[in-house]
Amino acid sequence: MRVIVHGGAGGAPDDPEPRQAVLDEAAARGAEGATPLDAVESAVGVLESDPRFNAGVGGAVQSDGVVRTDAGVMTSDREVGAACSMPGVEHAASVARVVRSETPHIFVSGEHAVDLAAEFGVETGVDLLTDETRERYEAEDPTRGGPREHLDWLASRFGSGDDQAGGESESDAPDHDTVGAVATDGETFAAVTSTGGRSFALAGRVGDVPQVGSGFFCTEAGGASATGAGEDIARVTLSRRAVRHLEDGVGAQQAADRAIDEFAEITGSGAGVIVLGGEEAGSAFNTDGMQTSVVRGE
Ligand SMILES: NC(=O)C[C@H](N)C(=O)O
Repeated sequence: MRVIVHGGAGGAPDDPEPRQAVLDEAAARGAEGATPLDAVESAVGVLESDPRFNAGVGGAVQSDGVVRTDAGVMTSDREVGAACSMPGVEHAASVARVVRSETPHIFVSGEHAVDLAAEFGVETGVDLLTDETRERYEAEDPTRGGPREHLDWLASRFGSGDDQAGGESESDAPDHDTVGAVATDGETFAAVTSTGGRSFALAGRVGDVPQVGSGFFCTEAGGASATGAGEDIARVTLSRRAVRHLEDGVGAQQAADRAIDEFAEITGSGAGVIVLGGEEAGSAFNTDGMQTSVVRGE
């Protein structure tokens, strides 16, 4: 199994070494998977459980103080599953897999996705807030009002300008650290992305991550997982773009580079993407950092 994982595009992390160790562990765990789908689910599962990353525990807090998780998964037979807006669900990627494998649908949201998770044995009711995310939210003097008050409150807080979105923000809450993985056994591929979204987004906001073609995409040519300013990633369907380059016959590194160049040119925003093709793995980002790990197994 060959596996590439990422730990999100954004500002350069304060603690790159321990983060890299977790990414390496995730890629190694993925490489033990029996299928590419098992590989990406278990690789991302390691990262969802680590509070350093913005997925599962430690995910970004929305304007009402709740962490809601999103994920999407796709295999090279074009089977897709996605789940979003799930409070208390650490392993969003596993719920996306349930949607893909156990339902006739491709996308399930909110309380119904949480119910589906519980029905299929994915743990729910997990406290996804860490002391750090709780304190950071409380320090922002959160509003208790309705959507209009929330919009006023988040106007100066959503989107950390130095991280990725290019906007001015008074907040230094990280928007990065979304996680993703792509794997192949040499014949088929799977791609997955999992996130808590972006800090201080409007309650109920869903970004690119669970949207097929934006946060993730996979065909027989290979797969991609994206990270960064989700609104902008969705505008250009970044993962679909990267896989299109693979389909056109370019290598994975060039496919990643081209997709990020196009993304930057169109949006002026920040993102990263990992790509796995038939021959190689590639990654590109236009933010200050994006950590990856690659295992080239049998
Ligand atoms: N850090 C990220 O990658 C955030 C994610 N793309 C989102 O917008 O939800």
